[in-house]
Amino acid sequence: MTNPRCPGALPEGQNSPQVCPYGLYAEQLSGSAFTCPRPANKRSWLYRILPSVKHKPFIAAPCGDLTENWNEVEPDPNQLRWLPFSIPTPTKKKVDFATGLHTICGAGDAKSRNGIDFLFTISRCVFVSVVPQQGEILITTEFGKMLVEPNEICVIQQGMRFSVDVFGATRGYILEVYGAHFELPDLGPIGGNGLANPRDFQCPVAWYEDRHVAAGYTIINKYQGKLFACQQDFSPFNVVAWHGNYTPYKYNLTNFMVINCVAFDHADPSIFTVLTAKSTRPGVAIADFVIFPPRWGVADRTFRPPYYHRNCMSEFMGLIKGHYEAKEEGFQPGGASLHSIMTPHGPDVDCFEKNSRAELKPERVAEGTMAFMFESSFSMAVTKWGLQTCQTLDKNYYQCWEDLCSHFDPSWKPSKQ
Ligand SMILES: O=C(O)Cc1cc(O)ccc1O
Ligand SMILES: [Fe+2]
Repeated sequence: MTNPRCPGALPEGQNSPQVCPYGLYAEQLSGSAFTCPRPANKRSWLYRILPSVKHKPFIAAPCGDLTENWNEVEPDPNQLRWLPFSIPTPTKKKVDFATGLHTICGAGDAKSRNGIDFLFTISRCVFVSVVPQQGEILITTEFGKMLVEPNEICVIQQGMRFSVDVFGATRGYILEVYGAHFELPDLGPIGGNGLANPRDFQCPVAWYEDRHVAAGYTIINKYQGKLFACQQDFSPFNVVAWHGNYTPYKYNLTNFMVINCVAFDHADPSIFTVLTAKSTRPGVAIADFVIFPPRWGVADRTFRPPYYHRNCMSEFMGLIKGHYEAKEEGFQPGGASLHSIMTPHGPDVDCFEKNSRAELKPERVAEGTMAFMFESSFSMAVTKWGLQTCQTLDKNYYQCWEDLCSHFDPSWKPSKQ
């Protein structure tokens, strides 16, 4: 990708010419070990006005509500639900992207590069998958710019420098994975097409600014779970051309080709996987990003909403817009829920009663809505911010199942049909 203002900026036929076109510096960004097998090998070459090595030393920066301390509070195996996380009022305080980050839960260890965390960001004015819920965000990266609107997602990979502009009250969810990259799930018998198709992923075109400011630019780096800041006197967005397969990207969730049951029974939600970050255990994800898009519900003689279950994976859910079919009330856009490993969960009492009796015609499901799930094989620790400080934990969540009553009838006989 070359910025159109500098034709020929990308060296032809080699990566490291003795002198690069336009007097640029060549810098490689490696997203995988040099020796990774070819399909997993990720790297890009950036041709920039000054290399990123030119900076003043990093010093520790305040982490705010960002943490990788998973022992702040005692474990809590209950079903957890959060009402929408509040956005600060403009008169009170303006919060930028970095200070608006709040860790809700996570597990693992940044040093051994095996772990995960779920963040919530709230703004006015990091190896992450960003799901904006309210307000579009303009992400400037070393690779170029991406405007990401609610119902779109973007992935910014390890080490990529970026800044975020917001245009008013803005809120969204972030999933950070240490030590693995998101990829499209294998399709197995589905074949060559379906779910999220590669052609719908978009990456930026090179964009640069040749700006020098004595007062300096601050680069914030998340390193071993803590924030560090350094100063430099030139814009980090100074890449005139780049090439490679290690890039940020975005995806519009409306492009997801939904596959579902057309006969009977409820398919597992893995059919709705947009992206997966695989662990080394076959078929087991560090994290899957799963959506519940608008679709047709046609299954015969079936309880159509999600089933009651207990799972060996953790399920963190968020809502971008509308409502979620298993809980028409209580689970609101900008809120969240966490059903931890083996924590029982499922439809609330209204959903169960209504759908046990409903006439099963073909009908649109989840029209105008978009719920999603971060599903992980890690057992999640909830932070102090998530359990206490945020003040939106819904203490009454368990009550949505309280009125489930027994329908057991020992004299029941199969109906003759
Ligand atoms: O718990 C949830 O609401 C998510 C979910 C949805 C579904 O359709 C089947 C299983 C499942 O965990
Ligand atoms: Fe579930």
